[in-house]
Amino acid sequence: MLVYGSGLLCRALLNRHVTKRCIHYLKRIVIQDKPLICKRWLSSSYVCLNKNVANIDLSEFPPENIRNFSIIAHVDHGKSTLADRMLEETNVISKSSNNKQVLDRLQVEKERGITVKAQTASLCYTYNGTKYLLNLIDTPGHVDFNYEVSRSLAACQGVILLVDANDGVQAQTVANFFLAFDKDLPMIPVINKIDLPGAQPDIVMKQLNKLFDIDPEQILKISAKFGTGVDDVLKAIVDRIPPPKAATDKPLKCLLFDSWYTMYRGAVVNIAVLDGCMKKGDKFVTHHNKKVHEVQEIGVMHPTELPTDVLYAGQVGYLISNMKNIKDAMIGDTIYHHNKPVDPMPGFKPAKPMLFAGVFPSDQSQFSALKTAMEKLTLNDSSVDIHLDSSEVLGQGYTLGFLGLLHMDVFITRLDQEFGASVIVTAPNVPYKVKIIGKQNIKKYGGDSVTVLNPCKLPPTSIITEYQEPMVKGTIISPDKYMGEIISLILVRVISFRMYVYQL
Ligand SMILES: Nc1nc2c(ncn2[C@@H]2O[C@H](COP(=O)(O)OP(=O)(O)OP(=O)(O)O)[C@@H](O)[C@H]2O)c(=O)[nH]1
Repeated sequence: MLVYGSGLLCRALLNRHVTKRCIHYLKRIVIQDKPLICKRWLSSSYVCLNKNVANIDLSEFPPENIRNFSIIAHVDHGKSTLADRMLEETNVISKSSNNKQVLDRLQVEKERGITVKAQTASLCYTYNGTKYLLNLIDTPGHVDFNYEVSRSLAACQGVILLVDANDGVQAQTVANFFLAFDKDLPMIPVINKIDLPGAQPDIVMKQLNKLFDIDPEQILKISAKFGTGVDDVLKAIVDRIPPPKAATDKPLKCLLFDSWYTMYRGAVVNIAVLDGCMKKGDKFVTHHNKKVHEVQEIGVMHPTELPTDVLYAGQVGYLISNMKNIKDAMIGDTIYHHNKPVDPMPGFKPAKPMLFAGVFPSDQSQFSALKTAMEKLTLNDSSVDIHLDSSEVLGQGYTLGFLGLLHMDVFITRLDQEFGASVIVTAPNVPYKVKIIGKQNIKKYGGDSVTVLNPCKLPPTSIITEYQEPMVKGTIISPDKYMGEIISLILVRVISFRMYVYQL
């Protein structure tokens, strides 16, 4: 068991002094007995870190030498692979065939080969004799995890828009382009996988030009798999993405943009320092509940936690404090120094759940364990909407709102893999709205329109005058050869068809 003497090993692992022997030892411990350390960390440890990584002196990087950016793209267009090559090019990890999707740390990400959590990493890059600190955020591509992308963009001043040379522009390319466009973020368009035999970079360039008005001369062509053109991407980040507008001499103002729970150190939060500087030992306040905490550890992700004892204006990193209650780490919150309040950031728009399902412990005696697991996991996935629920058959549990079926599946898998919570999940359904009549009924249900998340909670049909189901306003972008079939599908499935635009 992870008891005798292994605390040291575990601390070493968490503090990033990872050696192969250490990982093997931990693997052995976990295989022989029940896994006592979070699997999240084990799966993140099979990375060939560069043995010669020196400590980073963050005072070398004033805001003008910092670039904060995200990689955004459709599913499988190569975001995590490009992140791997950037980590290699900047000597954060050694060049090794073992380094595949290094920033995909969760067990569920490794097993399914998809990114579900945005991850940050800080890289030092020297260009034209100047040292730059590049803070990269690798984002998920699947629509169900789009909330991760929108949150990540709040900590960036620019993005890399990656498109597969074979598949071309896809649905999430368009969605993510508009997310970045709405935030006015400069974009570096990059066509990836040019090594594939079916690659058609010229056609993809035309698509990018036609759909997004991107100048073909701005587009870079790379193979993230083989590293071709990756250095040009690093140079473009420095040249085309502006530095953060941050001032070290102003009072501290940080954006808390992500958080997760670790068994030994509690809540770990990702912060972007917008102004001022935050040091180990500083007392700070979380704006939403005005609680005071003390910084116990602070540093950058490199690609795991590397303590630096300080973060300066414009930098992005992590922070560990004495947050006892994990709800203290609210995503989108503003952090400032104790007794030096600043105007808070607007925060993040809450995610809109698309479907709901009941989640109950398989054994009712495990409800409080499920409650704790749920609190810890929702710290890392704030897009889940939680409502306490009870059922005559299944007992106490929750109705959870998810962004899609894959999101639901991944969340339930993570409950099991990361917290050992075994649950029964009811069939997912979409929320309905019903209009009801009768003064007393309206008083009882708190209004004449009731949102029904669970069919068992439907008011009596005798008082319902109208049922409303969710609808979306959608746009379909497609090559004209598919238009006939799309229109017949629309006529079968969709109520109203607004407009048809043909572009050359
Ligand atoms: N041939 C070729 N394959 C690539 C290249 N870049 C990525 N791939 C492959 O494409 C697949 C998807 O790559 P990922 O890096 O996981 O893609 P992603 O965009 O991060 O995926 P999600 O985060 O799940 O959306 C993997 O099998 C990669 O090996 C490339 O330049 N050439």
